[in-house]
Amino acid sequence: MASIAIPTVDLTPFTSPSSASETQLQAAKQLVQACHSLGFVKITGHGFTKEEVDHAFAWSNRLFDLALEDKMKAPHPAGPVPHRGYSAIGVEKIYSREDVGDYAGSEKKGEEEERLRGVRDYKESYEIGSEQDDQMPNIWLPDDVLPGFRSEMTLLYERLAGVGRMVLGAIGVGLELGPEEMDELMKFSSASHSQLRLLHYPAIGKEKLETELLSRLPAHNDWSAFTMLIQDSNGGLELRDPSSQEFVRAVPEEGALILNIGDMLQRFTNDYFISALHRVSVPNPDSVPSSGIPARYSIPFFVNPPPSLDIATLPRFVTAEMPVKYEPVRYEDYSALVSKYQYQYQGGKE
Ligand SMILES: O=C(O)CCC(=O)C(=O)O
Ligand SMILES: [Fe+2]
Repeated sequence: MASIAIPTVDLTPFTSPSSASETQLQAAKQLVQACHSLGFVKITGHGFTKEEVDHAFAWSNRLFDLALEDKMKAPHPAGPVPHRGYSAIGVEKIYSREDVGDYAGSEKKGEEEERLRGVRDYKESYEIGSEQDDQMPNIWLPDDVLPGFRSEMTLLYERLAGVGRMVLGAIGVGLELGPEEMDELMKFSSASHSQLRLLHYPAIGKEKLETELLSRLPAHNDWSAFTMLIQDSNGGLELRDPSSQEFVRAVPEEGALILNIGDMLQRFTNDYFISALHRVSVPNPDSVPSSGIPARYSIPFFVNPPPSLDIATLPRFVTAEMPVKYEPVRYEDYSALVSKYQYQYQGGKE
């Protein structure tokens, strides 16, 4: 599989106080260009330090190292809502909207699901929202199970929400929005409705790879405004290159956060920005050394609008050549519709 040079954009002009607006504009335009051509970009100069990355992964390790019965003291409820708490291995659906989309409503849909049912989800995750989100309150472990986890995750959420606002502002600068348009754009980053996700894809031995059908994360689009991903050095994330339609590797780069555009900014910009399809795949066993594949840890932060926001396309992106493609949609309606593709439903009901 090919690797693609995902552009790296240095946002230092937005994080160091003395930067001239000229240098800000230059960096912001590079950012916008990458969101336009690929929907994926690596950002550096974001201010989230290596120490902070290591600290976040250390907490993620502590969490996933707990015994299953302890992790199950903060269970993600069956079904996609609320999107909070711990999901054990095997809980998420292994097919995505992309897999069944073409067959929705037809008999083929059943067949396709049946085929995919032989595949087993092989990851665990923990979802965290804002402590200020009354609609979707957090589900925490009892404090004695992992003392400090709640306060550390709350700090991490707030820290990444701040980075997200800075990045969104930079996108607005790069698009050269006027003040009112900038206000509209900034609504896409709600301090209390974004989401932090800790992910652990366990190591897989070669024999297991040869004998079982396992899935890490099926191809999907994020339904955020955009997502910022902290990933370890083991790799595994792939995105579909919009020009070749081939999946290509997003090779990890130390210090860089991966930013990918979600459906909300794609709609806002009338497809000027691309919500890129991405996945974490399991390699063909023949290409894997006898030691198998190592564990992967990643931490996506989904920058989301508030649930009540009507997501409408900004008029500047609608022209005679590019008529409006999307009807306005309330964010909570959209996310409810797409998130149902994510979880297995208990008791066979759907
Ligand atoms: O683990 C990764 O690298 C990707 C995570 C992701 O795409 C998601 O959680 O939406
Ligand atoms: Fe994603």
